[in-house]
Amino acid sequence: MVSELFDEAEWMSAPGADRFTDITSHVSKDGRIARIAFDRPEVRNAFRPHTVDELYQALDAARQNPRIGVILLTGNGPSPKDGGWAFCSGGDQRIRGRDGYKYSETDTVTDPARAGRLHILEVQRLIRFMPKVVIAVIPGWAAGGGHSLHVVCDMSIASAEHGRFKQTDADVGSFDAGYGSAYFARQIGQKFAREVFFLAEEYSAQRAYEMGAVNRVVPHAELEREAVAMARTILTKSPTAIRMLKFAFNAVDDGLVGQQVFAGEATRLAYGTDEGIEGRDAFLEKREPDWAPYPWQY
Ligand SMILES: CC(C)(COP(=O)(O)OP(=O)(O)OC[C@H]1O[C@@H](n2cnc3c(N)ncnc32)[C@H](O)[C@@H]1OP(=O)(O)O)[C@@H](O)C(=O)NCCC(=O)NCCSC(=O)CCC(=O)c1ccccc1C(=O)O
Repeated sequence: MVSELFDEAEWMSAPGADRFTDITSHVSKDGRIARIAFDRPEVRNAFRPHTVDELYQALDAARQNPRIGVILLTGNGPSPKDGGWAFCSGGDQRIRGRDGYKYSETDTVTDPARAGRLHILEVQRLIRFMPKVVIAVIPGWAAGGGHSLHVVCDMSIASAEHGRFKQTDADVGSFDAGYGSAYFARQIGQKFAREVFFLAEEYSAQRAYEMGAVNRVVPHAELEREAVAMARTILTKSPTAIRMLKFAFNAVDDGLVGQQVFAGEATRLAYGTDEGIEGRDAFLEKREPDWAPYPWQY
């Protein structure tokens, strides 16, 4: 069993997913939606460097699959130890070293540059800059770096019964000073965001909804079905419109990188116009471009 909420009828294994140990990766049978899940329920889906490597690979494969428009990021469960549910509880504290997280307690790492890792931030950027919608599907705890991951996802849907949130970074001497905190404050406001980080108190899915931190709270048994329904609604929209909207929402908070990402997509659209093609053809044909058919629109 992948997870108690996993619907066998909906999903097939993603290409190459059988090599993963810390996550599962599936594609909907029509090939349009990806479901990527943390698969360490016995530690509330905490991630170690190996988990992050796999997560990056699975997300990047979904990014590069032209049929996929929406990615569901979730956590498998429940825990075989105590029945607890989790989306993700952040970095695995058992293998945290002075320079980051270690590949394994017994690893003799030969490349010191690879010894300590904080590359969950690379996953955050992949989610942020991917031209597709990523939905955090939260069946239980979202804590520490797991809380940050849901923050960076485009939308979040949480289990009414088991969805629980806690930003423990400051309890364990960590701080996501980027999207996890500063962007979170953009989402829910400075006072609430500071409360979540400074007090590090548990809060419910309903409270998260009231603060504007999650989009929907649904009965636990319905969680993945509702998430798939949201994905299917998004898939009825224009891929270009969704892509441009995502990057427009991002741009205001992402500085020149946000502008660059948006501008890249604008350039792609310009290349598709007759006017853009005239520029290319004129160069290749060693002649002056004829812009006459293209007015200075206002
Ligand atoms: C999540 C809890 C609140 C759940 O509490 P509860 O339901 O009572 O369950 P427990 O009994 O505590 O846990 C069950 C079992 O799981 C183990 N476990 C849980 N979380 C972790 C973890 N993160 N690492 C290792 N092990 C974990 C727990 O020990 C139990 O094991 P047993 O053997 O059965 O006893 C609660 O579990 C909790 O508070 N967990 C810790 C949350 C946490 O502090 N996470 C780390 C925050 S720091 C971080 O994530 C940094 C990540 C990062 O790389 C980063 C770095 C720099 C900038 C940004 C980031 C970023 O945030 O992304």
